[in-house]
Amino acid sequence: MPFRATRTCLGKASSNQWLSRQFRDPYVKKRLADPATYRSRSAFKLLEIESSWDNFLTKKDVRAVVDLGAAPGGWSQVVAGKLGFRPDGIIPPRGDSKARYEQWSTAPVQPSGTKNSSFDPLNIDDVISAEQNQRRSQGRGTIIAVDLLRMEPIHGVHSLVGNFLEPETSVLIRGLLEANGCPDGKVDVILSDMAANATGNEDADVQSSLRICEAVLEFAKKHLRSAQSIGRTKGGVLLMKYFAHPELDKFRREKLQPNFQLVKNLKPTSSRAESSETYFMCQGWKPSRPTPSKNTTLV
Ligand SMILES: C[S@@+](CC[C@H](N)C(=O)[O-])C[C@H]1O[C@@H](n2cnc3c(N)ncnc32)[C@H](O)[C@@H]1O
Repeated sequence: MPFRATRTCLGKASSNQWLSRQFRDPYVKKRLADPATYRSRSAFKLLEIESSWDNFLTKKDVRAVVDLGAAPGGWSQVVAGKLGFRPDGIIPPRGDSKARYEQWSTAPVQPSGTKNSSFDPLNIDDVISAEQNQRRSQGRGTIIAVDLLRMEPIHGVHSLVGNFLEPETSVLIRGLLEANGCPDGKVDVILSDMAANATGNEDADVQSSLRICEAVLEFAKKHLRSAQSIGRTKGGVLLMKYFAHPELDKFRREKLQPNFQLVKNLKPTSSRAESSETYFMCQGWKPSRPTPSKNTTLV
């Protein structure tokens, strides 16, 4: 549903300032002009980055994408569109309050006991098989969206509610990949727009950003398809948000650069100038080998 400011949610000077900034913002205007298109202003950042960086989502060989920190879903909508899923055909999630794992598609809900997916970790009965999903969808490939917050469904996107920093979430993502056409658990693109809530304490905020970036890189080590296996030097893409700080520059030099053909720091024009958010654009995954320790005997 499009956002509409009402008198009841306004009133304070700070709200007025926020609203005035919102209404001057060309990307907010763009989104409100066609609210059915994108759920968030962030969608324009991904569109801008994608078109400037080799159209990395549009390549024919892109078969699997993971979107971390996906809610409310603007980036996932962009990815679904690039992979050819139509924006229609959404069915609402079923009202099971215990569910942390949800998967939606245009398929009708299966009656209990007739499901044929092998992956149903929380025993929810609206899971459909990858084969059914593939047959009914208009798009190609597998898209997994992960967030602490529940997201309204998006056609073609499998949505997982969980804290990415908890190891069990990576296990659930792997299970979803395996059950949905990626038996090797590998993906072509990893997106991370995750950010912890700013505390105002720079040290704490930098440490949170670093922790997220390190966790995403660990995930990439296990799940990102290499440029060599894809057969393109720019294949195997990681796009990840971070908060500008020398600690994060060090992370880029020591952890990202050895593992990718190309690593750039990006500040899309659609990202607010006053925000310190920046993105690492990393292309061409070439996992570095760990350097042998002095005690290791080479044979
Ligand atoms: C800027 S928003 C993402 C906007 C999204 N890209 C879009 O286009 O709609 C950042 C998201 O990261 C999520 N997030 C932050 N830390 C997380 C974590 N540890 N695990 C999962 N999601 C997280 C937040 O809940 C929030 O929804």
